[in-house]
Amino acid sequence: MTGILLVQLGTPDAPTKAALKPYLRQFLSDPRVIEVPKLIWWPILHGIILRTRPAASAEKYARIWDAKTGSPLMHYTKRQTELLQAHFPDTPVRFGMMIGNPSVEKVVTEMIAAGFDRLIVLPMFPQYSATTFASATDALFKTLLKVRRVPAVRIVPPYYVHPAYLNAVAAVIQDDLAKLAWQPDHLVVSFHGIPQSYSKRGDPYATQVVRTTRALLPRLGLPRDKWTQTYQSRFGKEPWLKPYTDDVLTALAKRGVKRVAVTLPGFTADCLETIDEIGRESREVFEHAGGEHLHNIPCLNDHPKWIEAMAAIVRDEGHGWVK
Ligand SMILES: C=CC1=C(C)c2cc3[nH]c(cc4nc(cc5[nH]c(cc1n2)c(C)c5CCC(=O)O)C(CCC(=O)O)=C4C)c(C)c3C=C
Ligand SMILES: [Fe+2]
Ligand SMILES: [Fe+2]
Repeated sequence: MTGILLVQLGTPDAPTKAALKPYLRQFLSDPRVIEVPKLIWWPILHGIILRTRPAASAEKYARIWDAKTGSPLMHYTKRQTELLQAHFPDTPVRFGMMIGNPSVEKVVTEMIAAGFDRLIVLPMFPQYSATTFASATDALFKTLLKVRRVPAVRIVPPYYVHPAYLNAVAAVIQDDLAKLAWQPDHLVVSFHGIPQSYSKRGDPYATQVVRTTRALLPRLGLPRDKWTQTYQSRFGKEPWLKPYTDDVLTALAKRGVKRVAVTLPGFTADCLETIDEIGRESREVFEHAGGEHLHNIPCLNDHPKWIEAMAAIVRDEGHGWVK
């Protein structure tokens, strides 16, 4: 029996300091995410970061937490799973989280026990970075190391220039801007960053980000001086990929640009980094520098074009395994 498994990053169980501590501990103990040697990193993580960040991050999560549906990342991952299932009536679709619950380990172990002997694994990261994509496959392989009956596995390759993905991103942007009472003077295309040193050591993320942007922009028909591609969510002191989103927003506002829209094609679902970081923190940065309106375009979420795209991407890799 074939199964489809979506692998998403994961989110804390609750927007509280108590729930953030194990979430951040797991996230920031991953050597794919933090490449600092353990002997140096461990005292910093346990002595400083895990004493201060859980409370600060819990406050941010509390702002984006929905009373009914909880974490947006969890909500949209569930929706994507349900909606993708409708495209594959004969192939069960599940999701697992790299950090927190439901863990990849739990879901894959249950799938194997239920008799799945073929898995199509879709990492929910269009651009490959070792910090995300390889961390997702690590979670899978660590689980498979422990089981007796290892299924046949196909891992969907990065889909950063897959036409269905690009068309879905363009459709989300166009549908959303059509609802606005005003039109932006400038489009900021913002991606989560990684440290520059990771790129220098061979992580292909930045190249794939640029290729996504180059393939996306012709679909939107914007002239070259009306958009800028940026990187957000810097963590720690070392330089990350540039230009930083907040620096570009400041420069645009100082240049007299009053209205911007921000699109986030590297995130397949809205989350802390899109709703609170861009929608609140970066908006404040832009307004403080003299800008008037920052519009945060939603992520791919449960847009029908994205669900169709996920189905097309899975079908490409599932040849002979799915109908
Ligand atoms: C989409 C791609 C992502 C990359 C690349 C990425 C790299 C990366 N992230 C951190 C540190 C943190 N990220 C946090 C949240 C977070 N990151 C992504 C995606 C990517 N990260 C998402 C979707 C989310 C949101 C999850 C949610 O629940 O909404 C956090 C936790 C929140 C916080 O305390 O700020 C941290 C920490 C590093 C260090 C890194 C690459 C080295
Ligand atoms: Fe992150
Ligand atoms: Fe962040």
